[in-house]
Amino acid sequence: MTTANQIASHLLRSRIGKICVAVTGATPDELIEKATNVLKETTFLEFRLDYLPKPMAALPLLKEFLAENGAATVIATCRCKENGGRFEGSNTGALDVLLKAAESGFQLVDIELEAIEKLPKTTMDRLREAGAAVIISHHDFHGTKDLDAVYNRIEPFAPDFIKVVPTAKSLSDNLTLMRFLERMEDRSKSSIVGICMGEAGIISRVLGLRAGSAFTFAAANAGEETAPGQIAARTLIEDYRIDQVDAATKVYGVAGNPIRSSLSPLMMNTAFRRETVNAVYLALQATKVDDLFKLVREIPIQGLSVTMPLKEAIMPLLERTDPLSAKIGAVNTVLRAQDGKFYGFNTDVAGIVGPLERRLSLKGAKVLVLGAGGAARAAVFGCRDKGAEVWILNRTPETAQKLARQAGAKTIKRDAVAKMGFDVIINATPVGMTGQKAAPLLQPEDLVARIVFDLVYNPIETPLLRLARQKGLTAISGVEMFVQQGARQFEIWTGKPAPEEEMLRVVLHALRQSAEAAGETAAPQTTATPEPEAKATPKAPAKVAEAPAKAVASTPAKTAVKAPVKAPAKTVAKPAAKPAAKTATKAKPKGK
Ligand SMILES: O=C1C[C@@](O)(C(=O)O)C[C@@H](O)[C@@H]1O
Repeated sequence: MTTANQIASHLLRSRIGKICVAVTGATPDELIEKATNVLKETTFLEFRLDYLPKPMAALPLLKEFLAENGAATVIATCRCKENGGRFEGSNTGALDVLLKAAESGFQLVDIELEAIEKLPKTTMDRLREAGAAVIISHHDFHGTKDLDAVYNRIEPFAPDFIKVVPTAKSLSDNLTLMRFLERMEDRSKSSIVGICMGEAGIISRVLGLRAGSAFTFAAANAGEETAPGQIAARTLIEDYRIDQVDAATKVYGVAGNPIRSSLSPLMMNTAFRRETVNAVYLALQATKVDDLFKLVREIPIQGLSVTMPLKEAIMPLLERTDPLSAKIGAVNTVLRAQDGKFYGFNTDVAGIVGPLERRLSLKGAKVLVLGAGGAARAAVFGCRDKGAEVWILNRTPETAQKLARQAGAKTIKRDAVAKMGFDVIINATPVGMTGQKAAPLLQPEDLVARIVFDLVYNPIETPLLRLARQKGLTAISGVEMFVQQGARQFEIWTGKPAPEEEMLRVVLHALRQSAEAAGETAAPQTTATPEPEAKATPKAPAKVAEAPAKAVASTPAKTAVKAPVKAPAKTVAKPAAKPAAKTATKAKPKGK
């Protein structure tokens, strides 16, 4: 590299940000329009020229755009089909586009290793002479293999940036990538960029920077991803607070499969931000607990929300669990205590029992639980634990009978429901969930109860809740359970009261937005789900479903719940109370 090149490269490195937003368009105008929007928030972009049908023809227009937007730093990428891109032409054709792009003012060009290996030896010099810094990339769409071998193939070209992008098939693949980044950070003359594609690779998109990646990639908007697992720029910045993730940042996550659509990262990152806890919460796509625990031990991860299909399978890996979780046979919360041991809790129970106890005393109450799966188990054991009489109605009676025996509950047939009458009916089946076609277990005339609690939270107002409201019953949305179980997790991990109002607000907003995007009508504001009132005191329990006036009036206003899960005598009492308080991080996010 010449001295002039070195200076240029140095200047460039000081110009680029931590997040490069990949922008696509089916026409040059669309590309420019999207880029103009992105530029309002960040100045480092990648133009995926290979998404344009005629990239060469678009360059005069893009040159004008670059001249008009001097603050922008833009990578030109024109990846051939054979290398995972969309450019229909040859490697030579793609190179011609990149050369022209460099002459048109793009500060960086991205060329695939497979392409440059096939092109003439003069290619690097030609690109540099055209005025651009060079990124040599390697993408593996199938897995994470020998990254050092990839590095060794790229290094002799001495590019400005070496970019290694494998696919995470497991969570452990992220470790392979991050260890590689850490090793190379000091050793390499080129700057290194590393990301794992795929749903399981999300963690690398946030923690890769901390491991030494020069920057990371993000999508301009949700739905405009240029690679599997890519996260929208705004989400990376606002929810994950990627600019503030440093060595002291504690890592938490939600583990399970599927995990992409979980609202937990949004809700929990919001809580961490609100309470200025230096922590980040990630989606961990995992189907095997061994894979999950390898990551948890090595990152290390301080706490987990556990979801399907891992709630039961995770139990043998935990040092201790509280007795209720043990009875239920499932945990949804893991705390890594200061001694490095893992403790399990089930805050699903608190998420069900808490909202109910705000509206009635469960002692002696008659509760009907629909379903006999994981959520039903939490409902049945939770209500029994509070002294309720519980009946179970399930499509498969055998499962209901088994659960009834274990929990000291009874089973009931559909035709006996209306005659019996209940204080509470809890739906713990997926019926009513967006995309679910199964028929309801109860008919409208069976809804003889004071309170109906639907554990389904998407949509916010399920057909069951609508019916309950029409009948003048108190309706509780699953959103309340979702927020409450998360709030209790937050408290277990940090020892601080959870910002429930804020958590509820972002979850409702996200649900309404996705309902709108799907073209559904959002839940009616007046009767169903008022925004949590801004005037409500922060300590008041967060309300989702407005109960009829009478019921609300008789609801005792409680302050934020302090003791999230009942501490079992000899087991969790110590670790839960102590580490939870101790793990409350004092570190403030950078820049505050
Ligand atoms: O190489 C990369 C990284 C990427 O594949 C990603 O995984 O975000 C997205 C591509 O647009 C970019 O060229």
